[in-house]
Amino acid sequence: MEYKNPIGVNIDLETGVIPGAKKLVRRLSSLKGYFLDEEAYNELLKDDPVVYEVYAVEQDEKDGDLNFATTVLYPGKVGKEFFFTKGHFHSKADRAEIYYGIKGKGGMLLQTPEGKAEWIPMGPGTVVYVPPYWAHRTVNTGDEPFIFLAVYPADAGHDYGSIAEKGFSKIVIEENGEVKVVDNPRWRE
Ligand SMILES: O=P(O)(O)OC[C@H]1O[C@H](O)[C@H](O)[C@@H](O)[C@@H]1O
Ligand SMILES: [Fe+2]
Repeated sequence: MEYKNPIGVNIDLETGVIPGAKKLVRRLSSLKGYFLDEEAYNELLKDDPVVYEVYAVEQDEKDGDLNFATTVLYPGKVGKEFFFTKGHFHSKADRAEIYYGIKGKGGMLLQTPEGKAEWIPMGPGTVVYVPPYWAHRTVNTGDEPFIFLAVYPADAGHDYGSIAEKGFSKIVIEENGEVKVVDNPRWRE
């Protein structure tokens, strides 16, 4: 039997960086079609800001193993809609996930394959259990980076397809200075 070596790393709680992790950068241009307000999207695209960064420590896609990753989701809006991560189902749809809030303010949109959505507010110390079969997207509703850790089965995979096409049935917007979770006018099943 060959054993893997254990890993111990310190997350920088101010920046979200995991030393030695694989870094992924998602700019606004990689989120084409995701936001409702196309005019606001195209205007902001001139600067193509970084919307989020992911620092991932991933294993081979084996049953029973675990990955972990931090996400640094920057503050910002496209029109009224707060910056968010793409959001995904797991390719192995029955794989669950745990999120842990580190810094900043935001929340998670979750959704069943039938389109039933839930919103869970998140801040430092919040644990969110993402049950099997639920799609999940995080949203930054604050004015500083929203940083969190996620732990997920190594064989879960990312299925972006249906969210990229249809989005979530709810959107998270700012209206009269308040955070509101409202029906997505473009949602259709
Ligand atoms: O993959 P996205 O929906 O864009 O979300 C960004 C990332 O958020 C978390 O870090 C998850 O653990 C990652 O699996 C995911 O890739
Ligand atoms: Fe996930």
